[in-house]
Amino acid sequence: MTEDRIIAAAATREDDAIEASIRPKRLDEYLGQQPVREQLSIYIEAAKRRGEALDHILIFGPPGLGKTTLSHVIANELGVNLRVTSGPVIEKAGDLAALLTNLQPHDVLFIDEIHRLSPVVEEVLYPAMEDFQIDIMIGEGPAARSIKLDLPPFTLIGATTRAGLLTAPLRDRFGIVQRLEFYSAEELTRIVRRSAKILGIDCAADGADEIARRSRGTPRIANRLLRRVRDFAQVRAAGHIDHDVAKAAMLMLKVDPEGFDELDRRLLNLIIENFDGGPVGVESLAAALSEERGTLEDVIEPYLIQQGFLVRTARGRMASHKAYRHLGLRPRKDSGLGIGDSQSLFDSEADPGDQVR
Ligand SMILES: Nc1ncnc2c1ncn2[C@@H]1O[C@H](COP(=O)(O)OP(=O)(O)OP(=O)(O)O)[C@@H](O)[C@H]1O
Ligand SMILES: [Mg+2]
Repeated sequence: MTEDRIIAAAATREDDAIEASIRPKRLDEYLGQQPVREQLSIYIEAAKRRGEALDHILIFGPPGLGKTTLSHVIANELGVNLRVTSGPVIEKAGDLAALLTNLQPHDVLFIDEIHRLSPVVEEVLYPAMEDFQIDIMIGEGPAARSIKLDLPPFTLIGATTRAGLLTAPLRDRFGIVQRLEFYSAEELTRIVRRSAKILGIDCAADGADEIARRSRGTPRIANRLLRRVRDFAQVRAAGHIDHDVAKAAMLMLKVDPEGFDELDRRLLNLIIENFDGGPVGVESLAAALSEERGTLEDVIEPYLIQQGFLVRTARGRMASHKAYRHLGLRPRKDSGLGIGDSQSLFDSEADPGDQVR
C-alpha cells in the first residue's frame, strides 16, 4: 500500500509529531521556491503598508512540497491568526459561515484540499471572497428569510494538489496563484541540514547531499529519509551520517539513486513489460498496480514525469528511454521517446482519460 512507502509523499503521524519543531515559520526559513518567495514577500509587505487584508491565494503542487507550511509562514509574516480547515471537513454552508464570522480583521483562513468543497459550500464562499459578505437563511418553511452578514476583510488561502479540479468561478476569485515546483537537490540539501541541526542529528555535508538526491524533489520525503537514516546510523555507525552511511541505509530502505522505491520501479516495469512501453491509459495502469487512480496521478506519477521517466501522451502513459536504461533494459527501437517529449506536469488535457474532471 502507498501509505507504507518510505518515500510516500503523504504525511504520516510521525511526520506530524516532528512537524512542529522543523516546520519553517518565517519566509527566510522557507528554503527554495525562490520565485514564489520573492513574489509573496512583496505582496505581504504591500498589504501590510496599506493596512489591508492580503489578496486571496491559491497554492497548488504535489503532496509534501510545502503548501501547508507556506500558509503558516504567510500568516506569521502578516502577523495575523491562521484558521485551518479543509474541503471535506466543511459539510454544511453553516459550518463555513461559522468559521467566517469568527475571523478577526485580516486573519487568514486556510482551506486545505479546496478542490473537495461541496458545491453548496462553494456558493457561500463566492460572495465571502468577493465582497466580504455572506447570505444566510434564518428560520424554516414560509417564515424563512435570507439575511446578509458583513464579514471582516480576510485572506483565504486554498491549497490543492490538483488545480485542474477547481471550478472556474472559484479559481477566478483568487488574486494570487502560486504553483510549487519540485525542489532541486541543492535546495533539499539545505533543508536536510537545517532539519538535522534542529533535531540534533550528526549529519555530514556529503550525507545530507546523498539523502537530498534520493528525496524525489520533496521536503517531506527528505525529512523522513533523514530520520530513517539516523536510525540506521545510530545502530551501525555510532550516530554519524556521511555519504557511505546514507548510501547503505538507502540500500536497506530499497530507495534507489533516483529516489525511486519498489512502487515506482513496478510502475515503469509494468508499462515496459506488460504494455510494451506504452501508451497505456491511466485507468488500466492504476488497475494493474492495484492503486487508486488519484494516488497514481497525484503521488506517484508527477515526479516520474517531471524527471522524464514517464511521458504523458495523447494516447496514455509511455516509458521513456531513460526508464528503460534505469531498469537496465534496452529501449525498444521504435519507441522513439526521449526526455524531450515529456509534457508539463499539470498539462493533462492531452490524456483523454483525464477528461473525467
Ligand atoms: N520550503 C521549505 N523549506 C523547508 N522545509 C519545508 C519547506 N517546505 C516544506 N517543508 C517541510 O516539508 C514537510 C511537508 O510540508 P507541508 O506539510 O507544508 O506539505 P504540503 O504541500 O502541505 O503537503 P500535502 O499536500 O500532503 O498537504 C514539512 O515537514 C515542512 O517542514
Ligand atoms: Mg498540507
